[in-house]
Parts: sequence; structure tokens; C-alpha cells
Amino acid sequence: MNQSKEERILNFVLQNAVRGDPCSVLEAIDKYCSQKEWSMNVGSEKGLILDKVVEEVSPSVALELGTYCGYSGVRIARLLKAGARLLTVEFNPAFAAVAKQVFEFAGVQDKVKLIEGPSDEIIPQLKKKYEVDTVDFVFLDHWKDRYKPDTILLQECNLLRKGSVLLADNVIIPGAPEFLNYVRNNSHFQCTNYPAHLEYMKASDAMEKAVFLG
Ligand SMILES: CCCNc1ncnc2c1ncn2[C@@H]1O[C@H](/C=C/CNC(=O)c2cc(-c3ccc(F)cc3)cc(O)c2O)[C@H](C)[C@H]1O
Ligand SMILES: [Mg+2]
Repeated sequence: MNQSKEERILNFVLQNAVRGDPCSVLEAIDKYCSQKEWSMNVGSEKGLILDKVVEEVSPSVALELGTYCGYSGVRIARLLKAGARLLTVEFNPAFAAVAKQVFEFAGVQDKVKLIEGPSDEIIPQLKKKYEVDTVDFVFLDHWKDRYKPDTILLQECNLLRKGSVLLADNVIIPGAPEFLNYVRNNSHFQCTNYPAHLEYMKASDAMEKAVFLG
């Protein structure tokens, strides 16, 4: 049976990164995806923006929608303070299996709770089943037409508090127009745009930060 691209990425990590060294895992994925096969990881340029926002927020509870291979999950988890945790949601079992192994190889598995399932089912379970009060930081990188409905769902489930930070990838390419319109025209959010390039390409992309004002 042929390997999937995601399995090839995982194998490249296992063969080229250093076990327990999250930065070497990120470097290996970026090397493979810039030289061998393009893949929709947030990448190193937008990854630096992600790093800065995570360090600024210093979240106790971080949520990621769309784990994929675990690249951004490693990026976030490696910066978390002692006792802080990342909940990352992925509904494709094959991708979740790859991400689980990436987290373990990077040595961040104790900080990461990988939850398999669709975000619209998981978000309403976060308080009771996953013992979440509110989330301090949310990274949105799943299907782009789900950014707005899931942002509304997070509010309906009282998971955002005054100062909770949403950071959305790809607001230019592929684009998330409904989400951008929603948060930018909503007095409960303070928005900032961070222009960048599409991972591993010259095309323009951007990330949008939306701070919930309560
Ligand atoms: C309905 C359930 C929703 N809830 C969900 N619940 C849980 N997991 C979910 C949900 N919806 C999706 N997922 C998972 O998240 C991942 C999906 C990620 C999607 N990302 C993109 O599409 C993208 C495209 C480009 C791109 C740019 C230029 C190009 F030319 C081509 C591609 C670049 C980028 O940086 C991109 O992030 C994963 C594949 C998928 O299984
Ligand atoms: Mg993305």
C-alpha cells in the first residue's frame, strides 16, 4: 500500500530530526515541505508570528482547530509554560495518527491533548468532558469556511473570556472572508492583520489576530 504524503513527512521527521528536540522537528518538516513536497503546514515565516502571539499571551489553555500533521501543535506546545496545555482537534484519523507520533517524537506529548473529532462536536464538550473553563488562545487552521461558525460556537459555549486571543491562518489564501467580515465588524473583537507569505511559496498570505473584549 502506498504511503501518504503525511506518512512521508512523518518518516522524514523520524529519520532527520532529533528525538525530544521540537525545533529539529519543525526544521525537518519545513525542509521536507520546501524541498520535496509542498504541504499546508503554517511554516516558518507565519510560524514566527504564531510564536510571538503565543509568547505574548502565555496561555494556560490553548486550543487548536485543525491539527493536520502536528507542525503548529509542536510550535505552540514548545512555548507553553509549566502546567499549561494545548488541546488540538483533528477529525481525520489518519492525520491524527501522524500528529500523535510527531508530538511524541518532539517530546511535547505531555503538554498536548490531541482530540479526534469534528470541532463543532468537540467545542461543546470542552467544559464538561475536557475540564476547560475558558481558553486563553485559539489557533484556527482548519477548513476556512468553519472559522466563523466555530468562533460563534466558542462564544455560545462561554469558552472565551475578556482578552482571549484568536489567531487565524490563511485569511488571504485560501482566504476566510466570512470570518474576517465577522470579527472586523464586531465590537466584541479587536483585530490586527499580520501580512506574510503562503508557507514555502512567494504568494501573499496573512494571519488575523482577534482579541475578544468580553
Ligand atoms: C466540518 C468539520 C470542521 N471541523 C473540523 N474539525 C476538526 N478537524 C478539521 C475540521 N475541518 C478540517 N479539519 C482538519 O484540519 C485540517 C484542515 C486544514 C485546512 N487547511 C487548508 O485548507 C489550507 C490550505 C492552504 C492552501 C493554500 C494555497 C493553495 F494553493 C492550496 C492550499 C494553505 C493552508 O495554510 C491551509 O491551512 C485537516 C486537513 C482536516 O482534517
Ligand atoms: Mg493554514
